[in-house]
Amino acid sequence: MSDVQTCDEEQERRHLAETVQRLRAELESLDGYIDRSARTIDERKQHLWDNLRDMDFAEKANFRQDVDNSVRSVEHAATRRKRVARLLETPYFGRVDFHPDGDDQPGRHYIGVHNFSDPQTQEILIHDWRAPVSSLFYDFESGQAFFETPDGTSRGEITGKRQYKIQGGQLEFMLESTLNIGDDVLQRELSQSADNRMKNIVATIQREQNAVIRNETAQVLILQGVAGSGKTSIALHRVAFLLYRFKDTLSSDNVMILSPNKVFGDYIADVLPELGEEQVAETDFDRIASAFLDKVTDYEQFSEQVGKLIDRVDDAFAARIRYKATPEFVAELDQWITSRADEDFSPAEIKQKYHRLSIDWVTETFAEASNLPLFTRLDHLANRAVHVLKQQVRDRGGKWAASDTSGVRKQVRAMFPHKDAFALYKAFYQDPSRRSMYQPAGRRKIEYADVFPLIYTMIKTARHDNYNHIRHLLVDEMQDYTPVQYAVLRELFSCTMTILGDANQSVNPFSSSSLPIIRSIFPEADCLELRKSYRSTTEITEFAQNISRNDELVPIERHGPPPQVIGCADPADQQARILKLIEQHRDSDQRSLGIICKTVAQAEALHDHLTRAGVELTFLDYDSTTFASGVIITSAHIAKGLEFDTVIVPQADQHNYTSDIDRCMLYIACTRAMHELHLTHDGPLTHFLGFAAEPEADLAPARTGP
Ligand SMILES: Nc1ncnc2c1ncn2[C@@H]1O[C@H](COP(=O)(O)OP(=O)(O)OP(=O)(O)O)[C@@H](O)[C@H]1O
Repeated sequence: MSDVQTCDEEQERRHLAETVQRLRAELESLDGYIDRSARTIDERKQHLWDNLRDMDFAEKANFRQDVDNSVRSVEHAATRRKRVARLLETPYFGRVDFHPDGDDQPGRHYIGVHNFSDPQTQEILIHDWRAPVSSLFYDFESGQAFFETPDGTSRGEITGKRQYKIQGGQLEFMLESTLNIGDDVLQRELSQSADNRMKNIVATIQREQNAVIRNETAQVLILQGVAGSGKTSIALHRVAFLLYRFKDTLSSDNVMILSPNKVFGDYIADVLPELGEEQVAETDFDRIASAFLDKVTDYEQFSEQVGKLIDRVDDAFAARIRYKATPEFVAELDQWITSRADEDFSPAEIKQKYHRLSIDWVTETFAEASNLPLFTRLDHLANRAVHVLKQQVRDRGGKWAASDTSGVRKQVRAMFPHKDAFALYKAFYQDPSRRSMYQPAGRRKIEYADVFPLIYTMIKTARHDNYNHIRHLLVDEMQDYTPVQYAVLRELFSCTMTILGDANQSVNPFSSSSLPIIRSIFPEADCLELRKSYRSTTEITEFAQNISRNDELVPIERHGPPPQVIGCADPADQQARILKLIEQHRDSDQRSLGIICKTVAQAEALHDHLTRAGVELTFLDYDSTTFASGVIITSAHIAKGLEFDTVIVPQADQHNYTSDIDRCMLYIACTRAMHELHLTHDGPLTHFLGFAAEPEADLAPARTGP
């Protein structure tokens, strides 16, 4: 190390020590304030309680207001305390020296997860990574640069840039990063073993990722990214950015994540709190379906549909799914629903208690509410009719009973042949050209492919509560949703959206949406792509590329052992090999191991066997709600979005992995591995791994590939 570097490092250590000291002082001051305020609040509450009887209304109200203000101020201090405590652990991770044009000298800007200013001087000691000036750190190397401020663009020159690894307030290392932004630190981060949950990547966000995070203008932002490109991480950082940037109008209560399942929701749950933001609400399509359909009909779950397709592809079943998975289907259904009012409504005279409302009155009243959804419109007609007739009866001294109201309602409903949205939806298939496209899944049970078309029909024909309070919606795994699901989202959420996914990772080839389809649904959207894959070693990425090639993908250069394809003599041998791999993993430095089977049933059977053999592991199925650390066994579908240090893919044989959907599952399973990948099989190896096979040795003890 040169003298200059040593001297620099000493300076940096001193700077860090000073910063830590100031943070500690602030923490103590906040602790003192919180304690004192809490005592005062208690005393005031006691005083209020003791003197309640002697106080008049205004005094009580003033007193309560005072207490409320103090409570709010303590809450504010507690939030600040949390942030300062977080900064004490790692005050900053980067520094950028920027010399604005026209200034005498450059300013040094340290960048961390939060802002921190000296309470006395108000000097900014640490800039939040989302602050405008911090974009210099992510977007530029040395030389000319600029950033946007509320007063316009600030131009100048970056004269230096550094990255730090600080843990427990101690400097572990620092790097000049003027030339190769983040490469060293990024490599170190990526080669670490996985904690049990997703972590923040704020110190190593890459330029193309930063463009996604900081896009402020898109109403809808579609992010297509290859497996492991950081889509989910970036989308969560984007939410944190938007919460910071629009803090006056957007709070965590106004943001919702639509995630593929509950385990995934739990897996990502730490990221926003780590970034100093509150957790945001989460939902998934199952919950939306349940809210609409639980009182209407039984229905298949998405997992059941995927399960059926994995077991055996029935052509008629696949044709029904395909038909309902196109934008044309949504247009056809929409058009059909819209024309029902004109084609199926037959106005008739309404009679009750010797009073009548003419056909003309009915026609006019129905027409005047043409902006309402169909069933709401019929209700409007019935309400108006009840109102007018009741008035007439009462004017003549008569009495109006509840049975009269229901009599009128019945007559109005009789003017329209479909009793509710479900009946209407089924009527859509009475057209001979569509008859074969509707098939109940059982007695009063509909197929999954009908779930969202039915919900769409319900939304289009009657008023429903929607998510008006949500101002930003994040949709993950976009490729797994059909156009009609997007149509439902459009009706329910009138807010900005970030939609992300990977067309290569669909779990259902019959109903997945390609990027052009999603783009056609959101023509106003900004579309961005992430092509660099960060998760896996180069060897694992290349192996997965051979299963399902994506020419867009650029692997990051990080090396590890080649994936291992292990041929076994029989099922017992295969189980013994898997046990051995688990043992090997236990003795290694790695933390997480995912055993990823093709189906939940296969995972369950292997789980039972491994548990009997004394292995401690967690089985995740569709009902699981929490992600666990250590060894996990699950299916490829559930493992979507998750990652593990090591992955074992059992039963990689030709019998198990044959169809297109199987290829998707195998691809998803392999791309979950960060550092090591092992595949086991007895019987002939699946042809999807043909590139890794050695011709003569199907039952050979162990092979490596590719
Ligand atoms: N800039 C970065 N710095 C450090 N790690 C990164 C960066 N970008 C991505 N990663 C890491 O790459 C891995 C994959 O990220 P993430 O799960 O967000 O990707 P994804 O595109 O959603 O993956 P998939 O679609 O395959 O589930 C994570 O371990 C993440 O921390």
